[in-house]
Amino acid sequence: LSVWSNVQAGPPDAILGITEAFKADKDPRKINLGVGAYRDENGKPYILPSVQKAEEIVLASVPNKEYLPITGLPEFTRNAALLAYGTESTPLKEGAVAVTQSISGTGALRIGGEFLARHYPKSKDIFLPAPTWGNHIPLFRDSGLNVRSYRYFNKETVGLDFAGLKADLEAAPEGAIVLLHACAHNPTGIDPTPEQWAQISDIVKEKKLFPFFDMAYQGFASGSTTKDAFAVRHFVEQGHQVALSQSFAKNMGLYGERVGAFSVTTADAAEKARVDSQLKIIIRPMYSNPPVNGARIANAILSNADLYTQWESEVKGMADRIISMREKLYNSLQKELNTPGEWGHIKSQIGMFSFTGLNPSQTKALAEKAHVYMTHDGRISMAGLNGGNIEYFAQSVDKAVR
Ligand SMILES: Cc1ncc(COP(=O)(O)O)c(CN[C@](O)(C(=O)O)[C@@H](O)C(=O)O)c1O
Repeated sequence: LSVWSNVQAGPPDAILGITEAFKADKDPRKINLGVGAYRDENGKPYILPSVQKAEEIVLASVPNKEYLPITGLPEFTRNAALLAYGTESTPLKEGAVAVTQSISGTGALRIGGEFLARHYPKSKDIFLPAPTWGNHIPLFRDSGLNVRSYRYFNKETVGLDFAGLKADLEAAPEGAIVLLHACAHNPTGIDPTPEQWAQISDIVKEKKLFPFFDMAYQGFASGSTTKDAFAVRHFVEQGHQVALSQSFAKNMGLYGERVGAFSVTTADAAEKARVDSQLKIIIRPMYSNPPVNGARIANAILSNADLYTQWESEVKGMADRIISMREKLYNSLQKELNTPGEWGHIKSQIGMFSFTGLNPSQTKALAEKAHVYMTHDGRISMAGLNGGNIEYFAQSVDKAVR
């Protein structure tokens, strides 16, 4: 009898499993709207020209292959924190932000979960928005935190359930951790307005909650890295101590290079040094030190003014293409096809995804009959749409809802 005879077959990942099903489909009309990965107007993966140039610069320097420090490439982590917190950030100026490189956003969230589970004194409860990125749930549970949720999405209005959000945060136990999507909420594409963020900040302060920001789309949501960092910077200006996970998968297209950072704001440089030492104690037995190539590429962009400017315009280009797809899809459904239902949310939502409101039986029919793949909860990656497939997609949705 094999030692593994008791191993059960687990379910495919709710998001990455969609891509597997898409790959297995041989129909030429197939469309993959599952994984949140940018595609250009021809449906192809996109290597940002600024990233290509940065990679050439890195290669030209013939860098060695030595280990990085446990917390990664120091100039990368310094520049990643600057991108997120901004040049005016007080804790940053005081050298009080502890930052470590991570295995992209997922790795940053996991380091954060482990760090909070060991060192955050007030609670083991982490409140996630309902719905949230599916991977948040097992990730924080595996970190040793108690996963709970706060209302976020209103099905009726297909909008933010702000009253429910406030009520749940006000009812949360004092000192609980609250995970906040900094911009481009996944899967709903619905973000609080600046005024709503200000109210959330007040509740977090009043209830002494601990804000943990997940910023996986900075620059990719609105096209402006400054605008997309508003919530993080507002909370820091309001005096909150925050934790932050950053991903460069989408905004630099560095998906498979796994480039990210985790940071916390501390009281001062001495406390930051103690936090750094505990981050290293978590990371060393986890993966020892991070991959070097992606961090060098990201840093080549963040540390070179011309390349940074070029990169920002390319991120805006990606954001703009997605926004134009939102307009086109809305017009096809609402005006040309007159598809039953309300579709305004496709235009008002922001970032990579649109939460269509299609139910699981409709998403199943779309996959089986129309070869259109999206997550069971009706989330579509807008980046998977382009001039060549958007009409077919709209017609397929129209059929599915009639
Ligand atoms: C809110 C959020 N946070 C963190 C991550 C982690 O990203 P990475 O580890 O690659 O930096 C994602 C990616 N989520 C997806 O875009 C998605 O929801 O399709 C996809 O990349 C994924 O891994 O699921 C995300 O949407």
